[in-house]
Amino acid sequence: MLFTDSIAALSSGHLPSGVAIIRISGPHVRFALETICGSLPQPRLAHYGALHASDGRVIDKALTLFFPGPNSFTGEDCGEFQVHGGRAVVATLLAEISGLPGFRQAEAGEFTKRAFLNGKIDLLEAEALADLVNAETEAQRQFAVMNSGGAQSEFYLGWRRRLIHARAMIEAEMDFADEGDVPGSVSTQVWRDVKLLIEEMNRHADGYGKAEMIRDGFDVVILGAPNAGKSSLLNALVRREAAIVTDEPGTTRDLVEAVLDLDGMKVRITDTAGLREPTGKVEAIGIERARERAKGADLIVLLEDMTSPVAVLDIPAGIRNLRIGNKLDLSASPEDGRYAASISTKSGEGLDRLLDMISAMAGEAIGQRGDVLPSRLRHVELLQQASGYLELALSTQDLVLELKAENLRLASDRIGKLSGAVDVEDLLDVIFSQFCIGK
Ligand SMILES: Nc1nc2c(ncn2[C@@H]2O[C@H](COP(=O)(O)OP(=O)(O)OP(=O)(O)O)[C@@H](O)[C@H]2O)c(=O)[nH]1
Ligand SMILES: [K+]
Ligand SMILES: [Mg+2]
Repeated sequence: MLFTDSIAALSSGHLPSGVAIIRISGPHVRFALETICGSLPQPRLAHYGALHASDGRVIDKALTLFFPGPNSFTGEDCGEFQVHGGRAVVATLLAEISGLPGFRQAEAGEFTKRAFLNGKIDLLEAEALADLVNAETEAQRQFAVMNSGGAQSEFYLGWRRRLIHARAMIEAEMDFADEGDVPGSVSTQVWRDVKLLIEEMNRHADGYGKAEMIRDGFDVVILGAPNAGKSSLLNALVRREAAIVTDEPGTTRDLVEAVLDLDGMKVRITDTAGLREPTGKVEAIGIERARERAKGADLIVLLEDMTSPVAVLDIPAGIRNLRIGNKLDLSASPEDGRYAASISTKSGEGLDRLLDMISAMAGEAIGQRGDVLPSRLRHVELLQQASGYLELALSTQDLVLELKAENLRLASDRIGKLSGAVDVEDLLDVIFSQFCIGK
C-alpha cells in the first residue's frame, strides 16, 4: 500500500529531555531531509549538522538518520532527527516539517499502522509492540518481546496450515466422491486432527487469564478483623504510607490499592475495611466493598492479630488464601500451626517469607515464562469462533461434505484474522488508536 501523505511526530518521551527524537515517514521524507539538513544523509548512517528553518535560521545541531524504504520500520522512506530535547527546539522543528508540502502530524499508532499495512509486521506483532511500549515489569517485557518477534504469529500459522490441509483433503474427497471412490482413511485422519485442534484451541484460549494476570497483575486482597494490621501490612509491602494506620478499629473504610513489582511480576495489593458488625453507614458500605472485592481476588491474605485472634472464616469459596498471624513482636507463641506464616509489620520480621509465598503463588498462576498466550480479548473471541466452526464441521451430517469444508474454511478464516492475514479493515482503528503518538 502506498500513502500519498507523509507523517511526523515526536517519538521520544516527555519534554524537556536530554535528546528528543522526531520521526518522519512517507513519500516526502527525502525532500524534507534535503531541505532541513541541506543534503540527504547516507542511508542508515548518522549525519551530524545544523538543521535549518525555511528562513535560514539554525534550529539546532543534531543527528539525522535516513532509512530508505522498503527496508525501514514503516516500509516507506523514514527519517529521524535526534535533537536537543527542549520544548522550543521540538516545537520549531515540528512546525517546520509540518509546513513542508505533503506533511502532517501523525495520529496515535500511525507509524505502526503503516508498518502493518505495508506488510512489515502482522497484527499480532503490532499489538505486541504496543505491549512492549507499555511494559512495566520484566514478565510483561518478556511476554511482549517474544510476541513482537513473531512467536504468537508462528503459533497460529501452524494451526492455519493444519486447517488448510484438512480442507484440501476434504475437498479432494468431494472430488473422489463424484467418482464413487472414497478413501475413508484419509478423512478419518483429518477429523481426528480437527478434534485435536478444537482441544488445543480451547486450552489455549483458557490461557487468556494468565495473559491478563501478566498485564493487570496478580490480585491480592487483605482481609481481617479491625486492627489486625491490614493497612500496616499494605504499607510494609509497598514501602510507603499508602493507607492510613491508627490504633482505632475501623480506620480503613474504602479499598486502598497499591502495586508491587515482585520478582518481575506485577502484583496488586488491596487493603480493605476490617470485617465486623458495622457501627455506621460508611463502615457498612466499606465492609460490603471488601467482601465484593475479595470475590475477584487471585489470593486472599487473611490477617489476624495473634495477641487477640479473630479469625475471618466466611471468605469467598474457591479462592486461594493464606492465613497470616501478625504482631509477632508482641506474641508469646510465635510458632502457631494455624498460620502459614507469622509476621510483624512493625519489626519487619517474616515479611520476606510472606513475599516469597506470594511470589511463588503468582508465578504458579502466571505459568511458565515463554508460554504463548492469547493477549487480547479479540484473540479469545476469534479462537472461540474458530473452534465453534470446527465443532460444526465435526457434527454436520457425514454426507454433507460441502458444509464441512465450508466450516473448515470459516475456522481458518478466523485464525487468519488473528494476524491480519484475512481482512480486518473494521478492526484497525480500534487497535491502532490504543498506541501513543509517534509509535
Ligand atoms: N506491635 C505491633 N503493632 C502493630 C503491628 N501491625 C500493626 N500494628 C498496630 O495495630 C494498629 C492497627 O493497625 P492497622 O494497620 O490500622 O490495622 P487495620 O487492620 O488496617 O485496621 P482497620 O483499618 O481499622 O481495620 C496500629 O496501632 C498499628 O500500629 C505489629 O506487627 N506489631
Ligand atoms: K486501625
Ligand atoms: Mg486499615
